[in-house]
Amino acid sequence: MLSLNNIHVTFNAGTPTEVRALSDINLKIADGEFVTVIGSNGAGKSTLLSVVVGTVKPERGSVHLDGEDVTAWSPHRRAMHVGRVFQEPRLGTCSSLSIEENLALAAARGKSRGLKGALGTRQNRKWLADQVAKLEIGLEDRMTQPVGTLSGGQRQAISLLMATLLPMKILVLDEHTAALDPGAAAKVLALSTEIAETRKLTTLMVTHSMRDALAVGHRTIMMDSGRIVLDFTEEERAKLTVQDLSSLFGRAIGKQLDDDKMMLA
Ligand SMILES: Nc1ncnc2c1ncn2[C@@H]1O[C@H](COP(=O)(O)OP(=O)(O)OP(=O)(O)O)[C@@H](O)[C@H]1O
Repeated sequence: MLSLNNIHVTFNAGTPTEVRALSDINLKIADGEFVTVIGSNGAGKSTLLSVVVGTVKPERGSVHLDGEDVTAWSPHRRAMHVGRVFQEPRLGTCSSLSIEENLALAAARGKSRGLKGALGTRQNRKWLADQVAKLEIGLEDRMTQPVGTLSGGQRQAISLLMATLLPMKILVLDEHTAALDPGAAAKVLALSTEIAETRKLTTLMVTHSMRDALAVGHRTIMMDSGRIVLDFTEEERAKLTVQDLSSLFGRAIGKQLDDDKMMLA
């Protein structure tokens, strides 16, 4: 169980540029549950993910993982349990390194051995190629090719594999298909749900697509101005259309949603 309790985050506190990014966030996510997160621009969605990953420390509140208080854990320590994929494929991978070198770095996470150690044996290399083969996008025969030469979708699939390569519990997807063309986005989204399901990962996925927010995973939360304003179970959201979701969101925040991208995506 991932549990966020009474989380408050303010950026630039006490300065003229102070921003309250999260206010009193309480969220419990069961093991293996896949939650989609949608909301207005600047609602605090990415900040919420950063609190889970540990790159943003809340000024108040706590984060618990399986009952253990991990609030003070560094992002490095949390990385043994939490994997994140960003919107921008370049952020998750190193362009000048090959596919297998990128994966070896992910495999070496938290261990003292370096890149050479992780790639060390033929057996290790074979294991990495086997993991790539499971993506079924034909990259297992191109393991020594620099990642910078791959398409955005291929690169994001490698980022996804890197984030989930080692045993871990929580997958955090931050609009990870937004920079891809529609075909690649659909493929990466399908891979994400498949990995989350087979590995029984607790997953948080931020999206700007209401359609994806309703169709993917098990539960949908909507955020506005640093708060969770709506939270739908699988059963509840099964009855909702994109139009319903937009109306309910408008009612909850007291104004009409003006983000056409969210409605149409
Ligand atoms: N490092 C930071 N320093 C100062 N302000 C920040 C920082 N990160 C986020 N903010 C502000 O906090 C608020 C929440 O930002 P956040 O990125 O979490 O929203 P979001 O819902 O992910 O937005 P979007 O959908 O536009 O990406 C915004 O007002 C943003 O400008």
